[in-house]
Amino acid sequence: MIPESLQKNLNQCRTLPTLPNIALQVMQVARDPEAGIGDLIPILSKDPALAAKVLSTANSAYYSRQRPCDNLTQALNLLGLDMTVVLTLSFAFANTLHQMQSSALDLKKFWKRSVLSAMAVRVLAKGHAQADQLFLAALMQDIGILALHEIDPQTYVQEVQQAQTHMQLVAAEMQTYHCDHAHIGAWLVAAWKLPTCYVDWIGQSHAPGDSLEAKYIYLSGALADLWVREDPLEAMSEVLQVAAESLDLDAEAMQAVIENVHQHLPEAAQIFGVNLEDPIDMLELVQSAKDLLVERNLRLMQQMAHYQQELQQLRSHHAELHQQLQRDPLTQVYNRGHISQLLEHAYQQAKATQTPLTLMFIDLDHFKKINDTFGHQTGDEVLKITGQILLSMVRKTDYAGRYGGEEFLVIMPGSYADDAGKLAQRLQTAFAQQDTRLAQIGCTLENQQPLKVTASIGIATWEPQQQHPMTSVDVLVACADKAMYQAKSSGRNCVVCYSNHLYDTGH
Ligand SMILES: Nc1nc2c(ncn2[C@@H]2O[C@H](COP(=O)(O)OP(=O)(O)OP(=O)(O)O)[C@@H](O)[C@H]2O)c(=O)[nH]1
Repeated sequence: MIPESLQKNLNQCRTLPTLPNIALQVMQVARDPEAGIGDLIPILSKDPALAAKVLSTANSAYYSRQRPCDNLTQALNLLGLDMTVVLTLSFAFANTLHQMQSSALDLKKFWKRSVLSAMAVRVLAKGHAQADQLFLAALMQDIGILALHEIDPQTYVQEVQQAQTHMQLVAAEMQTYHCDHAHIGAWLVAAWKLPTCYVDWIGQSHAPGDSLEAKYIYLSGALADLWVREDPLEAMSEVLQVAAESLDLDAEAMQAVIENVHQHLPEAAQIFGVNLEDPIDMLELVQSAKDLLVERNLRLMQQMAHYQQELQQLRSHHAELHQQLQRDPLTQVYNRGHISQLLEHAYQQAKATQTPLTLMFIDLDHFKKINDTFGHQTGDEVLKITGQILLSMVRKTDYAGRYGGEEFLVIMPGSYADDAGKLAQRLQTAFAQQDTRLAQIGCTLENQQPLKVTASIGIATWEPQQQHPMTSVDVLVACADKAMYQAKSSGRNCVVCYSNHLYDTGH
């Protein structure tokens, strides 16, 4: 997780924050399964300042009860072993911080965020079996900032100065060091030999994943930022968002958490020696942030609707383009590329399902003459009408396409030549009836007779157990083509089936 070169610097740095001796002794007691509260008393008694802090914590509103504790034994019994260890380490950690000096890092702000995070996690994780340990983890969650500052002060201070928010700082760290202060903090508490829960929670505090405890730590930091950041409204809307997304806590629940933290500010300030005044009216801030979120959601919904509309337009445009790619622009039937693909597919399907496949090859007669007599535009008009006739007459399961200039194909999956022959005759009738439409655009012969459009049609069928099987699509096309040529040489305007059975249309 931590790059090797950075790891080396950390190992060699002699000025990293350390835990004082007393904290190490307390940790030793905590690790001993036989040890009890009684073993802590002689250790704490050696440090009167620490003992006084533990006593005043036991007497604080957090632990308020009828009679105040007058001595350490009572206090420790009230707090319990875990919390006493946590408090001792917290105060030891505070001492470590107070002894550190930095002209560039705002240590007061750092400590304020730590204490507020710890206070916040205490409310958030109330009732959690490891609530005490979470308190200490929240307090120490940013310790990696101090470590990074120790090993690379100049660059790091620049990063800190440029970042407006905690997560911006994390992003800048990732860019510069390929890890963030949560990873460094986890490494440091592991070096202090603190239990692995601290290593895990602190390490994941910026990307909690599924860890509920890491989510508490992450949210506690965001909550602490309400008192630390210069844009509290923005910070509040981030808190509400993080709370909803990670812990499913709504604005009302967060309002209660903030109120609770707010209530305990004076005594936490006293115990941890830090100024914790409310910079602004926090409760009013929650309301404003809720309004802001509603407004944002509305804007987001509008944006979504807009994107949805754009997506719809893009989809239909795409479908249109797709159609255009498949269609012949003049006749609107499938173009050669696509009809060839469809034919290949239909041929494979026919073979796979052992069902017949019939192909019709249509070639308009004397088309050159139409062009020469009436001009290309009229020729185009005839092709257009031919396309319309094909599209209106072939079944939905059949496909019509333009194979060349005045050549068309109709693919008829599942049909035998007989069915195709009937369709071919109907098509010829329809082609011949083009004359009225052509007369409307002035296409009449010199003797004022209407121009008759006819076609020669060849039909070939692939079918299972054929005597001479058509072994490929190309063979099938060649057979239909051959039949069509036979129709041409038989005088045009007729249909020929490849099996040589001729459908005479009585031209
Ligand atoms: N107007 C127009 N003419 C085209 C188009 N594509 C091909 N042609 C013409 O179609 C004509 C086809 O002529 P031929 O191959 O000799 O066939 P035909 O005149 O129909 O004679 P038969 O097939 O023997 O009945 C040529 O003159 C081509 O220029 C097109 O898109 N529009």
